[in-house]
Amino acid sequence: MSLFLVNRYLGEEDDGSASKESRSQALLAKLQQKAKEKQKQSVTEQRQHVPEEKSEWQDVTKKRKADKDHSQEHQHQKKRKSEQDSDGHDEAVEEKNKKKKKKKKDQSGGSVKGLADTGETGRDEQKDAGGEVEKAETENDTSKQTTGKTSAPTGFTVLGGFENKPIQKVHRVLPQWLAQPDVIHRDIKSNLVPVSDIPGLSAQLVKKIQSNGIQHLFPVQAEVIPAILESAQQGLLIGRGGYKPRDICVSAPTGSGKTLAFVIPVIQVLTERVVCEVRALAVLPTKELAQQVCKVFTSYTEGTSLKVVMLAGQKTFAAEQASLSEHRGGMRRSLADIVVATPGRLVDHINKNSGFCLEHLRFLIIDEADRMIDSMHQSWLSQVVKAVYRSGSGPEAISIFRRTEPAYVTAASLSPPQMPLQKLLFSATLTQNPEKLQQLGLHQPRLFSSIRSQSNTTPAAPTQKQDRFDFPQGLTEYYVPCTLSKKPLLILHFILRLKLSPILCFTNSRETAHRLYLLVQLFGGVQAAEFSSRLSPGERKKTLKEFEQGKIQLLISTDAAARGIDVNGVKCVVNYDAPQYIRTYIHRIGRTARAGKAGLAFTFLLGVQEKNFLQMVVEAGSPGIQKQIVKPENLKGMEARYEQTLQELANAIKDEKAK
Ligand SMILES: Nc1ncnc2c1ncn2[C@@H]1O[C@H](COP(=O)(O)OP(=O)(O)OP(=O)(O)O)[C@@H](O)[C@H]1O
Repeated sequence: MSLFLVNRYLGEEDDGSASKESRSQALLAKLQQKAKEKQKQSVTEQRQHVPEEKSEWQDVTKKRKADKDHSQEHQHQKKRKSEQDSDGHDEAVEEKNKKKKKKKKDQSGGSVKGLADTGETGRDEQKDAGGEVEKAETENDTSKQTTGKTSAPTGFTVLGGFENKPIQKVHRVLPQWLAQPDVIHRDIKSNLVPVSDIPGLSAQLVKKIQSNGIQHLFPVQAEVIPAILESAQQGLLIGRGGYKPRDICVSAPTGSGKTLAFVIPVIQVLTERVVCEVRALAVLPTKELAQQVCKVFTSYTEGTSLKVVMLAGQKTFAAEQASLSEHRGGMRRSLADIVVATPGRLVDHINKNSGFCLEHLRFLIIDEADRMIDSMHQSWLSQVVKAVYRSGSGPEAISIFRRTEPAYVTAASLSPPQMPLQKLLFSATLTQNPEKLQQLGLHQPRLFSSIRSQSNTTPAAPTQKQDRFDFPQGLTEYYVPCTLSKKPLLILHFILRLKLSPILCFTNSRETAHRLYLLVQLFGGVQAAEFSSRLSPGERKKTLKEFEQGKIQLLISTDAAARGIDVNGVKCVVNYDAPQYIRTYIHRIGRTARAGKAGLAFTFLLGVQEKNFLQMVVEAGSPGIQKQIVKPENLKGMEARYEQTLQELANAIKDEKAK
């Protein structure tokens, strides 16, 4: 029953269902409207063409229908009344109903009589004269029944009518910080900023950056580095003006240099520390990414006293424990300033390693933030926050190091000031869904984004069903229409004929990746490797290194390598299987065209996939995906060998299974 209808924005994932509901409502209304129109039309036609006798019958039938409606309503009222009686409802309403009932009774009395007079003959006549009318009536009745079902009273007094209004689409109204971000230039090449021009950057770090071969910073770095440095202007212990600094969210395309945007300022702030404690924690979704970020931190802390430790299960738990802290003379001593971790291993250390202390944490970096929000069910964030504010509960918590979980700001809560914990979020596909972002408990967040959102008062475009993202400038997207059986031939054609290697090729499952790998191996002439959870972490690391060194022409991977992996020199990405989600697509194709370079992305599409996939890509804000047709005659030369290879593949798979 729709006594109270609260239209609520359900986020992009739920959007579909909400619009589905309103669509079906709209469809129903449309059908009813159509039926009414048909009814009217045929009545008019009958008036014009049917002899007077028939017209009379029509009138009688119309009357009969009206009478039927009245008597239905009458029964309905009666039922409602008895329900009200038993429920002991408001007397005033009851009185009103009685009056209504009386009035209707008067009307229906006459009608019932009229109905009895019409007889069967009339009904037959009506059928002949206006089949259309009957049909329209039936449609109308059916829809009425359906409506009745959804809004049938269940013992409540229904105020107001039953008009079947379509549910209004609820437009997204973003909070100010999401709607009006600090804009980052999209074009990397024409917006480079000399390293020495970055405000607040120490001379020592400028030198370090330059010695690492970087003379200019990318737009995201030029915007975000000064912002983070500014928030720590007063040192580690308090924010600007004694207040907690604002959390920072960054949404910038793949390969735009987000890693250095947090590595550089965090290192600069931490170099001021006196005692070694864990003050920065970077959390990443996979081992490979943790390894990659750890490598960047290590290279920029070289020559300083800062220590970086990785907790990603690469080493044994005991080895990781030993690298985090040591006990001397009954005192715990931290051996890490910066920890780079995956959520699972991090939680293990919080719970099982008494030497792992997060009470001095100043920066919590959440890279691939949208993915990390999705893994929030692991409750890693709440465990980190609990570990950070652990010291605030003890009686000794009276110094500036005192930390209590942020709550209402009162004079008492601000005195003495406490060391802030600042969250730094990074992603190429950061969600704009405030409900999702809320899970992170952000403090007065500030967003840096290369996407200019619509104003917070203007509703999103009616066609916008999902978040829009920014695509790398140097990227050219293609889709290749194909059939399932031609896909392996196409990939061989890309390498052997079009010489597009090195190619990073994505499949939707590790089984497909393995089969394709075996097939390419059996076909011969291509240096191929696979990258999936079939391989051990050590093997995966080795494979990536060889791919980067150019020893592998075709790397066939699952989505294990889709996010964040930075492999230099990938010219071309091929979606052997079309990705199901736009975020997956953006991260996959973002393995090429990095750091302002050019790159190609091809997606093999089956006929049935084309429409939906192209719509998804266009709605996400793609600058344009072009059709690339590979003519069958171009594949002809390879077909015989391919057929033979397929047979060999069947045997190879049998052998594998037997083993
Ligand atoms: N200022 C710079 N000058 C030259 N190269 C840079 C600069 N900043 C970053 N790079 C290089 O650009 C590449 C991409 O950087 P990075 O991995 O940080 O991108 P990202 O934005 O994190 O991408 P993703 O969203 O895919 O994780 C890296 O190889 C990095 O070394």
